Amino acid sequence: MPDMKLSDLADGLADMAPETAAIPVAGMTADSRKVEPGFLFAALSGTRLDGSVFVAEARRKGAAAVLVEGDVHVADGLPVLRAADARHALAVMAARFYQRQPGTLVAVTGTSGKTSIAAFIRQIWARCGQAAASIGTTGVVSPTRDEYGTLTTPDPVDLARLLAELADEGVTHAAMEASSHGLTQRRLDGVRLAAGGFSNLGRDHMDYHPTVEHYFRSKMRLFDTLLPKSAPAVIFADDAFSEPAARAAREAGLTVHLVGRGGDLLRLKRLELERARQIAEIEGGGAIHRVVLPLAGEFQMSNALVAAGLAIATGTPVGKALAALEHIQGAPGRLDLAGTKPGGIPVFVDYAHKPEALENVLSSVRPFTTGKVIVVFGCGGDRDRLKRPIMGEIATRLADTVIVTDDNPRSEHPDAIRAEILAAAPGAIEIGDRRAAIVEAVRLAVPGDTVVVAGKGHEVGQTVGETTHHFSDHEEVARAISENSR
Ligand SMILES: CC(=O)N[C@H]1[C@@H](OP(=O)(O)OP(=O)(O)OC[C@H]2O[C@@H](n3ccc(=O)[nH]c3=O)[C@H](O)[C@@H]2O)O[C@H](CO)[C@@H](O)[C@@H]1O[C@H](C)C(=O)N[C@@H](C)C(=O)N[C@H](CCC(=O)O)C(=O)O
Ligand SMILES: Nc1ncnc2c1ncn2[C@@H]1O[C@H](COP(=O)(O)OP(=O)(O)OP(=O)(O)O)[C@@H](O)[C@H]1O
Ligand SMILES: N[C@H](CCC[C@H](N)C(=O)O)C(=O)O
Ligand SMILES: [Mg+2]
Repeated sequence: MPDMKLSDLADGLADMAPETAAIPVAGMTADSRKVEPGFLFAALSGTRLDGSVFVAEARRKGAAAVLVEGDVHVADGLPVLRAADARHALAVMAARFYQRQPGTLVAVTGTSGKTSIAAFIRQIWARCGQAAASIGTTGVVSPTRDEYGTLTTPDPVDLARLLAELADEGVTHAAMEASSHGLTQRRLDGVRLAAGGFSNLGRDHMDYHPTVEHYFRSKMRLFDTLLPKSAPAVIFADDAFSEPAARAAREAGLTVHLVGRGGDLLRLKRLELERARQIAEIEGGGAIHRVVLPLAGEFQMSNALVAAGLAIATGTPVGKALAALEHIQGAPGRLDLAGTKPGGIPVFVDYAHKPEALENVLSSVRPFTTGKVIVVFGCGGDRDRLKRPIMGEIATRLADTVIVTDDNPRSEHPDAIRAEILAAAPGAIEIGDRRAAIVEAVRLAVPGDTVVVAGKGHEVGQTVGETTHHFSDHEEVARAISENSR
């Protein structure tokens, strides 16, 4: 990467002295631990720390300049760039620095369904012959990559670098998840988006957002700030927040397309649910299409419609997009059939770690369960505490047997997390050890029953305190089934 001057990168974003403008930059980061010689260090004020205390460290490591917000004082003699919105400036500068991005980029937001929708759009494009990628909670998938990720929406510098790498690898189409953290923290501000999608809004991240309104407005940054005027916004039509989302998109001058039972671009006319697939009649492009979606759960049809809508809105013919749905694979750990106990008893692994998702997954398995629905779940530590009793109540109402266990306790005491769930889950069984809880759920299940292990989905670690040890619900389900088959 040839060095670029600060004046090229920061034009219109930050104020600086003329001698600072001429400084060449070798890279940039908001983390002093990642500074290399010639880097721009962005000293950002975060949720836990103030980045300006790391300026001295950045300087020692050879930083060429520092980016700050407003009139933040910098004592360490490094050339300074001052931006009104430093996170926005960093994201746009990173995009200018790395330059290339796949030509057709879409982002999807909403409380639930983002990972599934991004994975589905990638698969639709790929089936239509495009070199396609998806970026999100489960990582990065492209024709040449399948990399596990950590954040749903990566840090803006990592994201800009990744998009350039994908473009260099020949990826022309990419779908990414826009989390509310990502949108609030401006992680996507440098991404050149062609279209945006919205799935639904429920309760999530109430430890981060002060109100539901703040959470919703953060999501709407995708529509009112990031997408160019008249770009398509594909909105799921049947959610309580569909109308406010459509209004926000229209007010932002976007072209709104609705999908779902109340859709206009794609209208779901009829749906027949089976255990492992669903058969839909969908009106779109002036015709009725019969589509067999090879996934369980009506919510997956909702996700499939948003995905197909985004593919159509960015140029895929309606018939081809809908035909591609017949070959879709679910994202890992989303109502994922992890095993079948002898007697035909399905055991699903699902990523429901928030109220609406749990409600949704438990309702989804009920139609094909003639016996009991058995659910194993917990709640993560250091996250919204108020969702715990809400999820306890939902599990008790919608499942017949509830086993409350540990998720990722992080810095909290796991007994205390379980107690907060159990307060609203009378009759639930408490088994802290997640492995033992899964074994017990599988042991209890008899033909006609369905087991759902919720909350960790694709995750392959369990974080207790500061330590993350290997733990996979898929592996534990397989082990429990084999133990129970002996
Ligand atoms: C709460 C949150 O979102 N935090 C993210 C945020 O950190 P922050 O700005 O608040 O950081 P901070 O710890 O207060 O530190 C302030 C600044 O000092 C810098 N610093 C810190 C230490 C040091 O030694 N040197 C240094 O320079 C930090 O890099 C930061 O710029 O910005 C960082 C860089 O982008 C992220 O890594 C970090 O994600 C943390 C690890 C995290 O867990 N985030 C989760 C909650 C998250 O973002 N989740 C969403 C949604 C998930 C979903 O629903 O799917 C996601 O998109 O993944
Ligand atoms: N459209 C939907 N409506 C309601 N619940 C859904 C929907 N799609 C998925 N879910 C539930 O939410 C869980 C997570 O789905 P997915 O990973 O696709 O969403 P996400 O928005 O990326 O979530 P996260 O923010 O946790 O990464 C699923 O396992 C399922 O329980
Ligand atoms: N991106 C989400 C994932 C939560 C997954 C769940 N297993 C938990 O640990 O709470 C978060 O970090 O809040
Ligand atoms: Mg996700």
